[in-house]
Amino acid sequence: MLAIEKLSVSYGSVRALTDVDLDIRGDGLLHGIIGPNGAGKSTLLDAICGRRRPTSGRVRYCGEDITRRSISWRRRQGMARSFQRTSIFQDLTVHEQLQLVAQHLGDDRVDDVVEVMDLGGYLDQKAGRIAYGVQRRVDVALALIGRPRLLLMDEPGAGLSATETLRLFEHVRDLVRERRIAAVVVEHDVDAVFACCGMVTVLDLGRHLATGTPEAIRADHRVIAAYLGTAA
Ligand SMILES: Nc1ncnc2c1ncn2[C@@H]1O[C@H](COP(=O)(O)OP(=O)(O)OP(=O)(O)O)[C@@H](O)[C@H]1O
Repeated sequence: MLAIEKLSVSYGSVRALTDVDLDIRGDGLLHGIIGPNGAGKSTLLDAICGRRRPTSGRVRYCGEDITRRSISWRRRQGMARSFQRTSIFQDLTVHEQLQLVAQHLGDDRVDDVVEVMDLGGYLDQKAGRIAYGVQRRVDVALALIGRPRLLLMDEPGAGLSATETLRLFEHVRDLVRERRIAAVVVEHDVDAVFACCGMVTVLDLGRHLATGTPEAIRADHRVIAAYLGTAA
């Protein structure tokens, strides 16, 4: 579904990613990206969704080289991204908010998203007044409208407790499995990643360190040394 080939990204003289190779399958498996601060995780999502042009290397999506394609082109081809900060409009109800995005994208199946993200009880509440954990679910729900084929999420658990993060990840894992889409999630909470992701990639200092099942990554000595420490 998605192939990253020898991808490098720089911000001026700062090298954020160097020669990263990565394959993401599109068959209902949640793919987690972890690594220390500054490892290049958000930059990788930016390069995939078109917010950041790579200095070299390629991004292939469904076999096509899309490295030079625009963000809106990628969105139309089924790529959606949610961000670290919540992007909801505080004064609209949850329903109004979902409806607004649905109209914009021409998707009339909002009920589906409401059900899978368990938002039925919040539809008439103003988005700014619901609990932060629910706001993050609304945020993921917004990215799901338009039925993306590839969902990119940047720290959906930011600001949530460990329990709330795990709950959110379980929702997303079920949805990704049910719809058999591809999904990449960047997250600092490694427990949620190991519990819910089928594959995990570790970045360190802008380089690809390892990709494998949660069990393999947990046992990988290079990952333990660079990131997980003895707590793994
Ligand atoms: N807009 C920018 N201008 C300059 N340098 C940047 C910019 N954005 C990121 N960087 C640098 O690029 C490197 C990778 O940053 P990135 O945000 O992708 O890492 P990250 O793994 O997502 O970090 P974190 O876990 O802290 O969010 C870091 O050294 C960072 O300081």
